[in-house]
Amino acid sequence: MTKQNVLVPEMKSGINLAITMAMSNSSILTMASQKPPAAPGGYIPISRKGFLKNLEINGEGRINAWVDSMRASSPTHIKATPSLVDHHDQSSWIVHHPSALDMFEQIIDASKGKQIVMFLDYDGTLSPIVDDPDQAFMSKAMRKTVRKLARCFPTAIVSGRCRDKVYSFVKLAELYYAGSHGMDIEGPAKGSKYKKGSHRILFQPASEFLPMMDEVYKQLVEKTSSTPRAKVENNKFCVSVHFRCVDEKKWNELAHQVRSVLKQYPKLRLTQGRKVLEIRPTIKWDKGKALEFLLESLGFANCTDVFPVYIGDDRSDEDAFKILREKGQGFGILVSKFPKETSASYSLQEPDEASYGLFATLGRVETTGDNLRRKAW
Ligand SMILES: O=P(O)(O)OC[C@H]1O[C@H](O[C@H]2O[C@H](CO)[C@@H](O)[C@H](O)[C@H]2O)[C@H](O)[C@@H](O)[C@@H]1O
Repeated sequence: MTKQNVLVPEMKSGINLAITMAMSNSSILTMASQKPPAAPGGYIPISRKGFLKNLEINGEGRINAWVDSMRASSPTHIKATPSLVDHHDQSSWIVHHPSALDMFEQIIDASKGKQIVMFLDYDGTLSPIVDDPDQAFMSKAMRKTVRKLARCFPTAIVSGRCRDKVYSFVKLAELYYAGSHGMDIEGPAKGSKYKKGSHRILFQPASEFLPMMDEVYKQLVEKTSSTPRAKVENNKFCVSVHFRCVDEKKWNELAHQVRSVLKQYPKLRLTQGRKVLEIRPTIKWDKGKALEFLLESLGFANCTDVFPVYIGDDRSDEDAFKILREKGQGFGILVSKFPKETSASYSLQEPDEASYGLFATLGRVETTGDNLRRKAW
C-alpha cells in the first residue's frame, strides 16, 4: 500500500480565521453558560447500546443481531417503542450532545485564530434520506452554501458512495472528495481553477481490491435478485446492499444472502449503515483515516492551529468523530433526530439544520471578510 500522487496544496499560511458568531440575534436558543463537551467522553448509555456496538458481521448470530438492530434503529420502530429511547435518555443525550445551533457561539469562539477545515458526509447530512439512492439529490440552497463554504475553508465531502457518484450529486469542482468511505480520495489540482475534470487522485489505499469488489458486486446482484426491491450499489471500493425498500419480513433472508456471498471472501468485511449492509476490504482504512490523510495533505499534520469540523449522520462517520476526540481538535456533529451512541460532540436534527448551521457560519465569515481561505492558495 503506497501513497500515490499525493498532492500537498499550499493552503496553510497562518490565516487567522477570526470567525465570530453570526447568529446571536437569531431566535435560536443559546446556552451561553454551557461549555462544549470535553473530549473524550460524552457518551450516554441508551437502551440499545449493547446491540449497536461494533456490529461487523462475520457469523450467523451477528447477522441476526444486525437485522434486529436495524429494526430497532428504524425511526418508525423508535416512535412506536418509546421505551427504546425514553424521555430521560432523550434529555440526557441532548445535554451531552447539544444542538450545534444552540452552541454556535461557543463553537465559533473555540475556532478563533485557527484554520477551520470542513468535512461533510453526503447522505443524511447534505441530502435527505430517500428510498431510491439514485435520487438522493441535494438542494440548490445546500449546494450554494457548500460552494460559499469552500471559498472560505478547505472543504471535503467524505462519503460511502462511489466518488464519481457523489461528485455527480454535489457538482462542485473546488472540493475534495473522499468516496468509498475514504478509500478513494481526490482533490482539485493546484492552479486548476477548479474546472470539472481537473481533479487529481490523491490516495486509493484499496486499489488492489478493485477486481474483487467488481466480482462480489456481480455475485450480490445475482444472489439478491430473488428478494423483491433489494438494491445492490457498486461504490467502487465497497458495495452497498440496500434494505430500505425491502419488506421487513424479508430482511433476514436478504442478510443471509449477503452473508452467503461474503463467506467466500475472507478479505472482505461487512459493516452496517442506515438500512444498508456494506461490504468493504479488510484494510485498516475508514473515514477517520481519510480525515487524517486530508489534514496531512493540506499541510496540517501535527498542527495545533487547525480546527477540523466533521458533520455526519451514520455509523461510518463515527470513525471520524473518534479521531477528532482523540486528537482533541475541532469536533464532530452528528445529524440525527434520535439519541445514538456517538463520539460526536454536538448534534443537528436533519440536513436542513446542517444547511442552516453552515449558512450561519458563512454569514459571519463573510461579515468579517478578512479571512477567506482562497487568499492563501
Ligand atoms: O457516507 P454517506 O455519504 O452517508 O453514504 C452512506 C450510504 O449512503 C447511501 O445510502 C443511504 O442513503 C440512501 C439515499 O437517501 C438511502 O436510500 C439508504 O437507505 C441509506 O443507507 C448510499 O446509497 C450508500 O451507497 C452509501 O454507502
